[in-house]
Amino acid sequence: MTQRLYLYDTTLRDGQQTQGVQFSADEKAEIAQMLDALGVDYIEGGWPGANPTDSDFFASAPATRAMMTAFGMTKRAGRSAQNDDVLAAVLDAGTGAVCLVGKTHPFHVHEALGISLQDNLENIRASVAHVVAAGREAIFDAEHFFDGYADDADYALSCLHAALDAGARWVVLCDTNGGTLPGQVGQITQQVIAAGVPGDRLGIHCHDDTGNAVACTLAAIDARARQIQGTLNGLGERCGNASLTTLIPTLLLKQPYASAFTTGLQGLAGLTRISRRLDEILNRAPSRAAPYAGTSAFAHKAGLHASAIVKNPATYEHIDPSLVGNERVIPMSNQAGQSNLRARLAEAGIIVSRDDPALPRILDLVKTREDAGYAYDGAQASFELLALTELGRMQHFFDVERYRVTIERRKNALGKRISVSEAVVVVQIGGQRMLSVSESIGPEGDDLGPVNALWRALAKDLGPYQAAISDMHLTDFRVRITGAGVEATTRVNIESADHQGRRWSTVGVSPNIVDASFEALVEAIRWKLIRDGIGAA
Ligand SMILES: CC(=O)SCCNC(=O)CCNC(=O)[C@H](O)C(C)(C)COP(=O)(O)OP(=O)(O)OC[C@H]1O[C@@H](n2cnc3c(N)ncnc32)[C@H](O)[C@@H]1OP(=O)(O)O
Ligand SMILES: CC(=O)C(=O)O
Repeated sequence: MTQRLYLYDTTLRDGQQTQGVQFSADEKAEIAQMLDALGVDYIEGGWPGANPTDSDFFASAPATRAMMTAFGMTKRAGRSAQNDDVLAAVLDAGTGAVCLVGKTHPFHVHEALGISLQDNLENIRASVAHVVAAGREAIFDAEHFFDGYADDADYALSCLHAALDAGARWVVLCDTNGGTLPGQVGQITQQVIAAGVPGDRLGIHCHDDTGNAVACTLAAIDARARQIQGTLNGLGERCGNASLTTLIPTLLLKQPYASAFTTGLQGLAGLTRISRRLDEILNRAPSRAAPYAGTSAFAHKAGLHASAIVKNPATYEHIDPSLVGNERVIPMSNQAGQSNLRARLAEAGIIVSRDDPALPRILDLVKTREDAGYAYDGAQASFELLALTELGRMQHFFDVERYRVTIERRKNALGKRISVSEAVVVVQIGGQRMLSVSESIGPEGDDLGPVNALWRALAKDLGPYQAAISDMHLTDFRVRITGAGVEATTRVNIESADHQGRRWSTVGVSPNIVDASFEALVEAIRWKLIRDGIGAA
């Protein structure tokens, strides 16, 4: 018989405790809607009263099928639950569920709260009873539970019972410091159930400080915990929480979980999009190696892998990438063989017969250029240009006669120190010479740097090609120094996008960072002209 697992998302609360993460109320609302579409059961929206953003979010939280949950802490000692202002703000958010964190480890009761063990038990009991009396579903996050259990199992268990006896729907075992390993989590969860806490009222909340948060969560499920807490992309305090982006497909697609449990989850095929949208909101590059949703999760770089993949994808893929909305990538690199090459060319719509003599030349060229610092596995557009050139199919759009960039640091009229980058680019198009000059100044009057100035100068007047590149913009810029000492060189990757929703990556290499950037910029424009089917002037 299948059992119900409940998914509890804390991206908007613990996820917001990630260093460098600061959601706006509107962003929280968008993320809540994405989570709702995914079908989680609970959305922990934040801590109302702790900061204006969280209060604003709850004041106009979107209507969700998932249970909207406000987070807070148990009341402080020396006052009643009714008179605790922090608890009052949490209840005032009016959510259907309230999750309160409380201490369960004597060390923390003494050190952090400075109260007696008995007073802490009473704080848990009274706070949960207050939530229940207000007609809300009460959830108790048992902070430091695993460390507390190791230190004083009876006391840690008495905290859980205090919450359950006061009417908590769930008690959640938290590995707050993230140091517990999966075997211990499984064992302790079993012991908690044997001590009379029903598995269907037991949740798990793991942190990733040993890289085991997902494994610990699965161990708790194996031991019969039924509420799973985690965050999208594993956001969270310090090293993060158990990643729901990993757990959700594991629970839905892998055995024994897929057969043993039902969940409210739906829309698994939207998982990769949701994961990447979250990164976009956070202005972070998506983690390439993230399980299921990472850009490399189904990338087959090695020649042997690619050769088998084109025969049957199951040879090197644990699931079909489309199940999670991801896609297979067969990149070109110095690890590639003919199979990678043919697959990449076919994907780019470049039809080449198997015995075309250009194929080994392209492969050699990729390997030689990678030895010189290029990297084509993250720069598919540059790879396509290289292949078209070797195949004799590259169009000649324009020549860059010269360019110049200057950076001036000066004081403005108000005496404020500013820098201004200026670029001059001279190109030859169909026998015509065109000169463009551009400064790089952002909306606030700030300098956007020499590469931006170069891009603006290039994109300012490309004559017959101007219309084709007008919807193009740069979305990412990454610099790596490869080699060391006198051998050091700079690799620049540029990601571009257009209004047709296309994104493409190009690479440039030079000992000079501006030169490397310029090469990647020019390649980005050439790829766009080819993809738009623009003929050479
Ligand atoms: C394990 C977790 O991740 S739990 C989530 C933690 N999240 C956050 O802390 C983010 C939001 N927090 C905040 O904005 C603030 O800490 C607030 C508004 C909640 C409290 O702010 P302040 O009143 O200034 O207190 P401050 O943050 O300095 O200290 C926390 C206080 O809560 C007490 N406290 C901590 N946990 C609990 C608890 N479970 N029950 C009762 N009191 C608690 C501490 O002992 C401390 O009390 P003290 O001021 O008497 O020493
Ligand atoms: C509640 C929580 O976030 C923790 O104990 O880690």
